[in-house]
Amino acid sequence: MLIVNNLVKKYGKQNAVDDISFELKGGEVVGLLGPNGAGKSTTMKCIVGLLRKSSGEITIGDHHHLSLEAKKMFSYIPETPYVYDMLTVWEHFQFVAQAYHVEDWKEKATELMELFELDDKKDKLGRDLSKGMRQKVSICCALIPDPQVLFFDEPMIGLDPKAIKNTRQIFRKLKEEGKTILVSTHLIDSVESIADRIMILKNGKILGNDTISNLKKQFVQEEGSTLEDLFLELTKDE
Ligand SMILES: Nc1ncnc2c1ncn2[C@@H]1O[C@H](COP(=O)(O)OP(=O)(O)OP(=O)(O)O)[C@@H](O)[C@H]1O
Repeated sequence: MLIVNNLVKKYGKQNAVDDISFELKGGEVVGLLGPNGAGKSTTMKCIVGLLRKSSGEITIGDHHHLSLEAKKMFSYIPETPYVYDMLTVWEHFQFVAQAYHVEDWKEKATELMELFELDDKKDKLGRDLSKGMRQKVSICCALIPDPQVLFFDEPMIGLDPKAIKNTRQIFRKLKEEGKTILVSTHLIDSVESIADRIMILKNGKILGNDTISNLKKQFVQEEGSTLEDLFLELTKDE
């Protein structure tokens, strides 16, 4: 569903993403973990076309990642949620539904608003929303077109505990529906229960890419070790 081959992104002389290759099969949920500055956001932005890659090939569902066909297949939830100042919450949903030609969107938008406790914010303007509310609107907007592939960049940051729980619940539901999800996060335990596989990135390179149990077998010797132990082992400075 997603193929990334030899992706390089340079900022000046620095390789923020340094020749990485990976695949996501249809229906896979993959966690992208890494310390600050590892290159997680840059990788995602190159995939969704917000940053121009320096080299490499990316396809989404067999389409070039910048093609309209590919763009129709995915949603991207950025780390910093962007909302339109002068649109209300409801108008955001309407706008997304029109842009993606979604017909029966009102019921879905209503359900999502209830789930994220945005019902009383329906008529509030984007400019008057808090950071967490913007994040919730951004997640709802991404779900309205019912995309096959979802890219979440640090989705839990800025959310309150209830919204974190709801987002986890949404991940589980999306997984059951067979969606393909790449989620970058610092909150290691937030992906542990849902990720089929994790990729650990450091200095723009993939240090590990496997199921959590295989990676633990490979890199951590002690019984009962956690994903956090694995993360710390793989990303420790030599
Ligand atoms: N616009 C930019 N110009 C120059 N360097 C950049 C730019 N954006 C990111 N970088 C650098 O690229 C590297 C990767 O950054 P990136 O934001 O992708 O990391 P990240 O893993 O998402 O980090 P975090 O977990 O802190 O969000 C870092 O060294 C960062 O300083």
